[in-house]
Amino acid sequence: MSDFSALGLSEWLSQQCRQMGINKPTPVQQSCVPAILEGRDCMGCAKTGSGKTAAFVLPVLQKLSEDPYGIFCLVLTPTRELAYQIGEQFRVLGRPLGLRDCVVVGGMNMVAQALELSKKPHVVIATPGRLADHIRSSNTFNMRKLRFLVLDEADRLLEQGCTDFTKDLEVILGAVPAKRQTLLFSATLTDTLQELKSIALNKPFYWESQSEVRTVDELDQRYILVAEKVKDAYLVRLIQKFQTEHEDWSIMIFTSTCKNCQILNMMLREFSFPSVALHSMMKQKQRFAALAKFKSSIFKILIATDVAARGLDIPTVQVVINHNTPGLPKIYVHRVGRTARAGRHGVSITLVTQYDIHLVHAIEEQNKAKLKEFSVAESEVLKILTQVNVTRRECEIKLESSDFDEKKEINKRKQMILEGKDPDLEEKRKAELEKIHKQKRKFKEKIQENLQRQKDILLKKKLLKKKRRQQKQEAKEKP
Ligand SMILES: Nc1ncnc2c1ncn2[C@@H]1O[C@H](COP(=O)(O)OP(=O)(O)OP(=O)(O)O)[C@@H](O)[C@H]1O
Repeated sequence: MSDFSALGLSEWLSQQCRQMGINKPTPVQQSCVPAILEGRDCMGCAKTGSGKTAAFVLPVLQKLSEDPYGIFCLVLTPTRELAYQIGEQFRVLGRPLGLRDCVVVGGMNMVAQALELSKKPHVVIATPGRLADHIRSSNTFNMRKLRFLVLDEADRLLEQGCTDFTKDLEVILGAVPAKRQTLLFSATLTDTLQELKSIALNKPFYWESQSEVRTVDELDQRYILVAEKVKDAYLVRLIQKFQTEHEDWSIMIFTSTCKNCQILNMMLREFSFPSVALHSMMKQKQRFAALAKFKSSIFKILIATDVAARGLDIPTVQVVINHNTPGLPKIYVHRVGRTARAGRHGVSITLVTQYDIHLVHAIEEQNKAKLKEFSVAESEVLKILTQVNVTRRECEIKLESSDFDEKKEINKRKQMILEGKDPDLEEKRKAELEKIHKQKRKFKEKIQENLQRQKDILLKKKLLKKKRRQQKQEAKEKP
């Protein structure tokens, strides 16, 4: 009996795993697969790249093969690229079943998706926003017989970050049966444990990797302390270094905003580096194309915002560079987790300015792992500094003269319309709110000024009293 069969999976599934080069279950699979097969809800918290996807795909396929119907399983995930990746994993492992899956994400044709949904696919993999739109606007499909609900990157789905999924999740949870198996997975579940327990109600089986350290041992975690104005020169130097020192190299660079992502990509291309960008201001087709080019190693550098920080499995990535220090330790864990996956080695290098040192301390403290300094010859950086900074400025000017900011504004307005809001009214409301905040700030400042003035007066009075007392004392003591 193979290791996978010993977990309770059929021989055909073990065979599929072997064909994928997966021979031995990882600890998260070893623990969670039997619990899920027993019918229990499950929460799995295991490090990045440890095989969490197969830990839910395999038992779902096993149960589906015993009683196949659609829609059997719904997987929710925070990003579109991740939805397609999970869909692929289901398709490969579920091939002998003739599995029919449907990926439902924003930025793609809604009518085609509605048609696919109406054909009752076995598994639906979706981002919450688009699926909730389908539920609100269509009666051509239902999930009333759903057996499995999976939340991949569950903590992200529940937190109220820049994309807030809570309203969409409410709609989705209202459309699936209460009697179901719920499976929640992430590398960073612990912070949102209580909220997650309200979704997986039936005394879920909880599994967490034993180690206190949140990152994998195979990851060499480094930092470089840099001044903001030399950051880009260090980035260019680092890439030059990897390009000359390694034959087969592949780098992911993370940055904080779409605009910076775009500028960095333009700049690196000016230096003839094979780079592509991935951020949420790009059209979905461009996003897929960029990722495909990077995955197939046609382009060796992917510059991305946090839209690519979670879940993406690209085994060739050897280096992750954080162009900005992540503000939250868990975002750091997911970003650096794009390398050193499934037992491979990898390096992460975080560019840290003097203003970010406290963030590094928080990262080290929470993730229980120390970052070591990465040494780069400063003289080499200085040689290219002017050229890099001039190139960046040129790229900034080029971008400013394009319609990038305008597009951003249009996207924002589109989003508001989709959320049923009037963009003009919202703008007015925002301006009014800003006015109120300003008045409040002024009022607060005035109160503080008054308080300070009163304090000063009291202090002065005290000092005066003291002085008088001293004078009286001195007068008494005089012969
Ligand atoms: N038992 C196994 N043995 C070897 N490789 C495996 C095994 N299970 C999965 N893998 C491979 O490990 C890689 C990482 O798996 P996966 O993407 O599921 O990680 P993850 O735990 O979901 O990571 P993240 O937290 O970053 O999303 C994939 O390429 C997958 O094919």
